[in-house]
Amino acid sequence: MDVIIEIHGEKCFINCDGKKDYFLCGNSSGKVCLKLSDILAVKEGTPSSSLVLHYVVQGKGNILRATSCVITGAAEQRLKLRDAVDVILNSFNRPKRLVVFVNPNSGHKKAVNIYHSKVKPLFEQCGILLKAIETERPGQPIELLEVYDLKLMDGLVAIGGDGMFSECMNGLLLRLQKDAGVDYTDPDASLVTSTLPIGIIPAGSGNMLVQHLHGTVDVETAVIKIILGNHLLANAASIHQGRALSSYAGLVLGFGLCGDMMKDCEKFRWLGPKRYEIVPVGTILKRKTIGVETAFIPEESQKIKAVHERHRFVRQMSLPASHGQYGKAMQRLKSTPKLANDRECWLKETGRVYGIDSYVVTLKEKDGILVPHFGDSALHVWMTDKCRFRGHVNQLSLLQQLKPACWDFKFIRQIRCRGYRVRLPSAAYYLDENGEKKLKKPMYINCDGDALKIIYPEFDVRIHQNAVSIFGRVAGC
Ligand SMILES: Nc1ncnc2c1ncn2[C@@H]1O[C@H](COP(=O)(O)OP(=O)(O)OP(=O)(O)O)[C@@H](O)[C@H]1O
Repeated sequence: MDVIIEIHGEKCFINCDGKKDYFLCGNSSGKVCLKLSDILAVKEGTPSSSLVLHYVVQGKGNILRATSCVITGAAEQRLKLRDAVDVILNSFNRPKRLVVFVNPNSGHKKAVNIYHSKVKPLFEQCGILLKAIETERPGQPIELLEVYDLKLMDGLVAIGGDGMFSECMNGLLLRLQKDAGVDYTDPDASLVTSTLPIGIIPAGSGNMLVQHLHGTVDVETAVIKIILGNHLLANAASIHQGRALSSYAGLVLGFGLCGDMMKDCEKFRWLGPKRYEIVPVGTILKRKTIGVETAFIPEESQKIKAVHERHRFVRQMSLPASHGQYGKAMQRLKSTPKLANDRECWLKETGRVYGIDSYVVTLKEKDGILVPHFGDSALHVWMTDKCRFRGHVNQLSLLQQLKPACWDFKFIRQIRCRGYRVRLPSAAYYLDENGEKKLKKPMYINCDGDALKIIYPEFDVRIHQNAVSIFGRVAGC
């Protein structure tokens, strides 16, 4: 079916029979292809004898831009085109209703302004209904999601930083576990996982997750990715202490030095994003080792290698995913590793370390640089042993620059695992009124950019593969 219309005054034939995945527009200066999947919306123009076609164009690098063209022509032709576009857009699985959590305190405190100036207009142009909630305090998304009617929603959006995404993810995962009666206080429980996607629009200080997802922290690109509706499955890691769940992390868990850095950065929040450049220098200057006993759940039970050299990489067993239904928002994932109970298989390591860091979104080498890998079958964990100050700074700066050589140091021990337990045998503790051991001085974990308190002398981390769905696609995919 060809529709004859005019685009910016030039006569065009638009092929829009929906059988191809593009619009072929022909005019006197040649043919133009517009991918159907790049169309955002078609609207009545002003005057009403025209239509406006909104679509996505690729900018420099990984940036996307929304642009439009005015279409004129006979009313009958315009109607045909509009109907064709509507049919095409309805055939895509794009979100129509979103809950948006806006953190006014993120980064440069511009999230509310970003919402009104860039996010809302673009979503509304594409006919997406929004329920916007400006948060008033930490933890509010978790409280609200506990009771929110999720059946009416096609996704959640966090406007803020990594911490804000993490709160939405925690809220959603906790809600699903509570509704399904999962004992989420058990580190080895099978989690009900979410198919309700979460989007993130960068307004925070670090914005690492958005950078991983889109290869840019451009706001308009992040909004467009949500409108287009593609999503990927990503892992979550749980952290338990004192027989309770402390948090889920979607990005990173850094115990020891990284936790202290985050704790120190929190004290200087008034510095805004600059705090991440200045404060860690002070933290690393006062670095100290911690005595740990660790036990890692290997990636594959049968393939544990007794590798005794310091550079080791133990592989992980993949998690079988199965499907059940819980409303629209969830599927069942049998994430309980049988191995978790088979303590014989756990790989034990002891020593004094500056930190134990885990990447939930793992990094893999591609063309000389580390690139993010969502939904990996294992956690990538590394422990930093006692080392010279210079070497340590060198290693951390290579990591910051995403250089693959960042782990090639004698003082780094790497492990791929499904989870691990950390004991702090030399930390001073007291017995509380229930006879439980508690640390006299709390320690900290960098949990997705927030400082999470460790108050027990033992904690557990587990991976939950493909536990969450995130709007967007990794840059270049
Ligand atoms: N209204 C609020 N006032 C104070 N804190 C809030 C509010 N709403 C949310 N928070 C808390 O702020 C924390 C940090 O927010 P967020 O991650 O959005 O920004 P950021 O720390 O500047 O960025 P990044 O995490 O990327 O470094 C969240 O984990 C959340 O607990």
